Amino acid sequence: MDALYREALNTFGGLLEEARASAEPEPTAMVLATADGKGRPSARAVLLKAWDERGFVFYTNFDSRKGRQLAANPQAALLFLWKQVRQQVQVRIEGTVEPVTAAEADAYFATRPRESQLGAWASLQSQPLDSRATFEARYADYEREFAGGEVPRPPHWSGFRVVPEMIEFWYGAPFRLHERQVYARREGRWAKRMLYP
Ligand SMILES: Cc1cc2nc3c(=O)[nH]c(=O)nc-3n(C[C@H](O)[C@H](O)[C@H](O)COP(=O)(O)O)c2cc1C
Ligand SMILES: Cc1ncc(COP(=O)(O)O)c(CN)c1O
Repeated sequence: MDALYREALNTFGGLLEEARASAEPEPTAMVLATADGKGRPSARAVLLKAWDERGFVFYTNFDSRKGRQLAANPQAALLFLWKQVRQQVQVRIEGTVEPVTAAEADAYFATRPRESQLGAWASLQSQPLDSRATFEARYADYEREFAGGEVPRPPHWSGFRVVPEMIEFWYGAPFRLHERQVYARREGRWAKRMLYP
């Protein structure tokens, strides 16, 4: 693996550990930005569930707004804002998106609490919902359907892996004299440079 990419991943891993050890309430929470086929952006929080040299993985409903956007336009940006680490740290990751394999999604789904597994069946994520009772009735239906057995992974629920082309580490400093270290891949090679804050 490219030495600079390895350095960026090591830096990310170190900062994530610092965030876990800090008072940060949701160290793995990240903002995911996507855009539709016309380039109109949208953003929402998701949780980082796996990461390694292949990229950064989150799980979701593929029929959701983000799922449809990523099907039409498989590019994404991720943002971690760790306010409790050092003097605030922001990590920005941009790249292309690919679905994880069915085997990887199955393995992760199997580790989820049963209630979350049933929720993945019950939620028609991002579709209009007329009442809370409708959602609760759907949940109860799936509880009955899968009673006494394992809950299989819904076909519309899986993971996306963001394959990074850019990783920026932003370190807060007094008087807005922050530090920005950017790693970017161009024509297969990683380069590192600083940006003015
Ligand atoms: C801290 C936090 C973590 C979240 N994690 C996830 C997640 O991992 N997957 C997911 O589908 N939605 C997650 N959500 C809900 C999303 O923010 C969002 O409401 C939902 O996925 C629908 O987004 P969409 O309509 O743009 O597809 C999370 C919300 C918060 C506040
Ligand atoms: C709809 C949805 N899916 C997935 C997640 C990921 O979190 P968890 O793995 O803890 O369920 C969240 C977190 N709030 C969520 O709201």
